[in-house]
Amino acid sequence: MIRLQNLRCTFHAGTPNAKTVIRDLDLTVQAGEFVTIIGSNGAGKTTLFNLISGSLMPTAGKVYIGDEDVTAHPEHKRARYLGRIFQDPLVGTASNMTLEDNMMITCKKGFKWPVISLNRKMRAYFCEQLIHLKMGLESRMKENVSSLSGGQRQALTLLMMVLSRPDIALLDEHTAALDPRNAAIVMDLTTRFIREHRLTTLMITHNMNHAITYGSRLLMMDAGEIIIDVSGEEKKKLTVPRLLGMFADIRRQEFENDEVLLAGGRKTEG
Ligand SMILES: Nc1ncnc2c1ncn2[C@@H]1O[C@H](COP(=O)(O)OP(=O)(O)OP(=O)(O)O)[C@@H](O)[C@H]1O
Repeated sequence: MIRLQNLRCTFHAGTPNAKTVIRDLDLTVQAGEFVTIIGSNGAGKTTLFNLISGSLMPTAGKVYIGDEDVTAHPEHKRARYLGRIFQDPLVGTASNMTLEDNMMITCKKGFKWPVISLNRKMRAYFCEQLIHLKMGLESRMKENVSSLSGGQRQALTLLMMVLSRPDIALLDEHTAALDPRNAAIVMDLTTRFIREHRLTTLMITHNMNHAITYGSRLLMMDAGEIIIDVSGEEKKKLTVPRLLGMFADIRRQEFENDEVLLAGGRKTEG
């Protein structure tokens, strides 16, 4: 479970350039939930992930993982529970190392595996795991990762993430740099891994269809706030036009409320 309480992030706080990008945000994500997150550029989605992963400290508020308050925990300490995948397929793996060495390193993360060296048994296990990717990578375990395509690399990154046995997966537009065919393959793998490993998942995407199709809950962020939070039957009925309509309604209402407020002052005077 992830719980964010009154979370705020202001860059350059206390200076004339102060910019609040996360605004007193409250969010609880239950264990095993798969949440998709959409929102315009600059809405605060990646900043939210940075606050959860600990690569950024909040200006105010708390971050809980399970029942533990991890707000003050540095990123490496939270990495024990978290797996994060970025848009760039080059980020999640070490280019100049072999597939098997990359996989071995990830198994050592958090010391959750009993083995410390790459032995025959581990090679056989990695081979078996790679076969499941259905990309022929099992015959390339001694090649450097730099020889893989973007889609193959992102699939390997996903596999490595689950090998590190996280409770939580943070997926930051992890298919955005792939062509449609590879994006579909990686999304298939993603949903399979989430299901098989019961991962609590947050997935940022700019693909509205993906946000609607995948996951059990959808959040829309705007200007550092969660403005739409839909799950269950309501999410199943969502369509892109309906979602866009909801966004327009919310922002129009707020705009009208502001106008009413401002006009209200003038009216009472008049
Ligand atoms: N280190 C920083 N210093 C100052 N401003 C920052 C910093 N990091 C992010 N921002 C600003 O915070 C806002 C939110 O950025 P963020 O990357 O979280 O948005 P996003 O929703 O992920 O956008 P996108 O969809 O474009 O990736 C943006 O206006 C960005 O310029």
